[in-house]
Amino acid sequence: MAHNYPEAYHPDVVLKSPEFKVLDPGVVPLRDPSKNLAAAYAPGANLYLIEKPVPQAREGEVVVHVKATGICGSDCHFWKHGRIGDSMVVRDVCGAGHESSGEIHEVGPGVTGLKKGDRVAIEAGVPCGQCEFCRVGRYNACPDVVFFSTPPYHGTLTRYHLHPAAWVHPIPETISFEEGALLEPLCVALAGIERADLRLGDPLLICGAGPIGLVSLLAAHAAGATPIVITDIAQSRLDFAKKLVPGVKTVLVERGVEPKDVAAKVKAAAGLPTGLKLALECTGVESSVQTACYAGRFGSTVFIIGAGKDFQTLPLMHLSTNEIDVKLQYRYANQYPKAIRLVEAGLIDLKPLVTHRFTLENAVDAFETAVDVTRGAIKCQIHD
Ligand SMILES: NC(=O)c1ccc[n+]([C@@H]2O[C@H](COP(=O)([O-])OP(=O)(O)OC[C@H]3O[C@@H](n4cnc5c(N)ncnc54)[C@H](O)[C@@H]3O)[C@@H](O)[C@H]2O)c1
Ligand SMILES: OC[C@H](O)C(O)[C@@H](O)CO
Ligand SMILES: [Zn+2]
Ligand SMILES: [Zn+2]
Repeated sequence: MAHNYPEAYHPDVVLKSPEFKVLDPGVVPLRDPSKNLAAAYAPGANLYLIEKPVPQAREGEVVVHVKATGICGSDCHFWKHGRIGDSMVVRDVCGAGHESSGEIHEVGPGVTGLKKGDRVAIEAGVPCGQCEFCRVGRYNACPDVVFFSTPPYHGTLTRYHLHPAAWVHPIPETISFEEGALLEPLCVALAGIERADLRLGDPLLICGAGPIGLVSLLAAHAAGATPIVITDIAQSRLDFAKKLVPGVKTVLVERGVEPKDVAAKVKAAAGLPTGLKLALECTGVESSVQTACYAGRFGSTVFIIGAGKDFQTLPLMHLSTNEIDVKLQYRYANQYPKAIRLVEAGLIDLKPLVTHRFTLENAVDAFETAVDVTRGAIKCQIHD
């Protein structure tokens, strides 16, 4: 591995075997809330909260006192199922969190441009910087990336987090720690909009009004997409989308309605019988991906951000006879500076997305809330 993280940050390589040791499903009781706490978890088990010593900043590193961490659907997925693709939870790991911001607690030797007390957003994916992908700037493809919270790497849901100084981004006083943590999902959306080549005035469909769909809505609205249609299976989420961007058109996806018929509703809502220019698919659900395929006009693009089943069925001949391009995304690269500029300029207001707030000491409740749709959370954040 190209990184020399101390053992506490760089545990054993994840075993690739399909079996993984089911760890003791007990919850390690909190011992000393004043110490550096980290949330660890295991497949299908409860959240573990264990103490970690406050790390020391080494050459080129900073220690961040983490002030806000958002819970992502992927964190919940690792917590409940213990794996995403080949990444598996095989041992106690302080695993959650990759949406974090905080304050510089300590600056290591050789670090310039940062000092104790500076406010920063943490870019959770730390690439090697040497491989062919890093050299061309497409570092989200780095095979050696340390993406904090993707096993085997600990997450940023902790009180003090050790990070390379090159991968924290200063945020101004005008950007709160809550917004700083939300920059991460915004980077996902910005990377999608950039690679999907969204243009001013493009008619756009967004599938799914979860946090990713909603930041995509905010970003696409700021980019001048119109009309925008957003779908979801939960009316409450569509109502939330309407509050964020009142002009958005919403389509409720009802059980048993065929993707083609949902697409017809999308086109009608947009007032565009021939279809829309772009779909940002933010659910990963097969039927929703199919809807995105049918909602586009000749020459449109389906851009899939959502993560779902490994194998899915798409209407290939429909795509073929309509020259519809399908593109997919894996994380992001080079998006944080742009995200900070957009939020600082007031072009994107992330604040309404945080609906539930917790402390590290009740991090378990945060996860329980994030996975329980009846509690109406959009983004749960854990603050310190
Ligand atoms: N590509 C990437 O790098 C990347 C990064 C972050 C998240 N993701 C993925 O993006 C997806 C969205 O993330 P999120 O945090 O918003 O998840 P989420 O689960 O909070 O939101 C998904 C939304 O889709 C809705 N939905 C479910 N089935 C639907 C259907 N058939 N039609 C319309 N809406 C439907 C749900 O009600 C929910 O509101 C997830 O799959 C996540 O893993 C991908
Ligand atoms: O926001 C980043 C995504 O949630 C992660 O890449 C996840 O999908 C795997 O760790
Ligand atoms: Zn995420
Ligand atoms: Zn690399």
